[in-house]
Amino acid sequence: MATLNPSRQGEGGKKDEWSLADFEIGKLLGEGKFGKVYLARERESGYVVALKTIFKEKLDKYQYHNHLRREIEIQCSLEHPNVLRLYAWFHDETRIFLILEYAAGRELYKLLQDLKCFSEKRASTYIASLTRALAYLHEKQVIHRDIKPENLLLDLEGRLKIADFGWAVQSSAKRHTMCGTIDYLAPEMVEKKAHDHAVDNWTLGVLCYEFLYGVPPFEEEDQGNTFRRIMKVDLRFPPTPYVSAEAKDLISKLLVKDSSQRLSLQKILEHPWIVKHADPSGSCNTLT
Ligand SMILES: CCc1cccc(CC)c1NC(=O)n1cc2c(c1)/C(=N\C(=O)c1ccc(N3CCN(C)CC3)cc1)N=N2
Repeated sequence: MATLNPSRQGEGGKKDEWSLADFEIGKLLGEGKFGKVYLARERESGYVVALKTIFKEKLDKYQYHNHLRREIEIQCSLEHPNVLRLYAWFHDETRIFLILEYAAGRELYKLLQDLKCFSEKRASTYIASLTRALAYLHEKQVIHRDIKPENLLLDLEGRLKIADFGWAVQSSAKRHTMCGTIDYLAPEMVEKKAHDHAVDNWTLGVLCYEFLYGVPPFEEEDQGNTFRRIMKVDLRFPPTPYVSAEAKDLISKLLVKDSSQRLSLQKILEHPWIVKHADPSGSCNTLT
C-alpha cells in the first residue's frame, strides 16, 4: 500500500510544500460550514485521501483562525486507529487545504438515521472504540469537547474514526469556553463552569443513549428545556426490550452531574455491557 509522506522530504531531503497540483480531485464527499471535502488521489504515490477545503474568507467571517490553527496542531500530532489522521496541510490565495485520511465507509450519523437505532453489539463496539480513542486523547492532554454523531466516520471495515477537531483543546488548565451543540453538553459546560476531560466521559453517556434509543437523552423542542433537563440530569429510559439493564447501568454511571464521579474510561472498558457485547476488532459490518 502506498504511503503518503506527510513531510514530503524530496529525494535530496529538500522540504517542499504540497500543492493542489499534487492531487487528482474526485467526488465531493461532504460539505461543512467552512468548505467542502473531496475524495482525492496524490498523483505520485496513488495514495487516496480526503481533501478538506476551507475558504480563508470564511475564517475571517467566523473568526475561526485560532480554532483552525489549534485543530491542525492537535490533529496532526495524533495517531490512533479510531482518530482520523490529518497528514498535512497547505494553502493558496483563497483556500486552506487539509490532507485527511479517507474513511471509505460513511458518516455515522447517516447510518444511525437509516437504522433508527443500533443493536447492543454495534452500540457497545462504537462506545468501546470511542473510549479507547478518548483514553489516547486524554493521555495527550487533549479534550475533544465536540463528540457527536456528525463528527464520527466509519472506514470500509466499519471501524469508527473521530473527525473534526475544531473544538478540541490541549487541556493542562481547566477550560471555560462554551462550545458544541446543546444536547451533548455536560452540566459544567452548560453552567459555563471550569471543565476538564471528564466532559468527554459525560458525552460518551449521551452517545451511548442515542445509539440505543435513536435520540439524545435530554432532547427537547425548546433549548431552555434541554438545558434544564441536563442540569437536573433528568434521565428517562423508555420501556423497550432492546436495551439491557447493563446498558442502562453504564449510561447511569456516565450521566452523573459531579464530573469526578463519572465512570473512568478504563472502568468503561471493563463494564459488563462492553465486555459482553463489544466486538474486540472494533468493526461490526453486520447489517443489523
Ligand atoms: C466538510 C465535511 C465535514 C464537515 C464537518 C465535519 C466533518 C467531519 C465528519 C466533515 N467531514 C470530513 O472532514 N471528512 C473527512 C473525511 C471524510 C469526511 C471521509 N469520508 C466521507 O465523508 C464519506 C462519506 C460518504 C461515503 N459513502 C460511500 C458509500 N456510499 C454508499 C455512501 C457514502 C464515504 C465516505 N473521509 N475522510
